[in-house]
Amino acid sequence: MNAEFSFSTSYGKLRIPVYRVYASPLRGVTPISESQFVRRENILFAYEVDVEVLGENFLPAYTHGDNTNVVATDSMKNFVLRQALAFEGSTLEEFLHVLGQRFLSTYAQMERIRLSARELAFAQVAVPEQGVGIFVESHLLFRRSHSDYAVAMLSFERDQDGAVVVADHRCGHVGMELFKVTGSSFSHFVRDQYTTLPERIDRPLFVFLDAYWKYQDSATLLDPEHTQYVPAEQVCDLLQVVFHEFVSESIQHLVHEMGNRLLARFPQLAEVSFEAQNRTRDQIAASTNDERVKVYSDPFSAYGVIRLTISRQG
Ligand SMILES: O=c1[nH]c(=O)c2[nH]c(=O)[nH]c2[nH]1
Repeated sequence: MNAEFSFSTSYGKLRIPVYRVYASPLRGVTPISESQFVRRENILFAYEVDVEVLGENFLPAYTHGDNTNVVATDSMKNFVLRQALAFEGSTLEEFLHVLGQRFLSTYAQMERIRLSARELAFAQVAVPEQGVGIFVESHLLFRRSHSDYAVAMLSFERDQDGAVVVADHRCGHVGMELFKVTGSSFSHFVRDQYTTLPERIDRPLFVFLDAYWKYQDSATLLDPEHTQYVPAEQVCDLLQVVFHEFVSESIQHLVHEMGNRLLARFPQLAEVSFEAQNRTRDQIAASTNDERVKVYSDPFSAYGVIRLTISRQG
């Protein structure tokens, strides 16, 4: 090997689609006042999983074409799908935990592994209950939704005794697109020769929002009782309630309030973070009869981005 260079490698399989039907329902979560969510049926448990294997043991494959230690990424895909059939848990993070534990205990040459996944979101279709005239959620038919979805990442390594441990984790919900028609402002910002943006005491605030959270202890995240599990549905509902209630001075102000409310509601979380895109539309016309009635259209295609991470001290 060339002594002048150091190497860092990873390899794996991305976007392994997993459609498991009749997984265990998620029960036992603690209700919160901002959300109606209390359980997830998991009749269709659908996710797309990324496997990334890290460590030095695969270097000979790069430097000498020596594949003796290489687990084919095709085998990784099969491994994930087989584990999906055997999976007895009910959350995405539990699924990634089982996968991480099993990968590292099956393949000694894997030093570390990072597993990420995205929800393939499906909603239960509303169908009329026979003869009653009220609608209920179908337990058979699901409609694919291409809007916001849950994500998770868990990484694993071995401790001194060789036991597989969770090294890092991050949960999230991404792709929310929220439009608040009134009750947001952006004013008193720097005005100089580059400023064309008018002061807005009331603007129609349209944000694309990604939210992420970490637990103080990954054991809480993975506790099979789920009493301290933070479902992405509750996080979304809470964020929506904050957006609905809070009259913000900016997106910075809004995400700060969202972060504070999340950390207050869920003491089991250590950190929350946001990426918000400003997609506010330009006002084109306003009614002279009713001051609430206005027309907006697309703005200049560039958009502002606001990021925030809030961590508990100590
Ligand atoms: O909420 C906002 N924050 C900004 O920093 C900003 N900058 C801008 O042009 N519009 C907005 N809106």
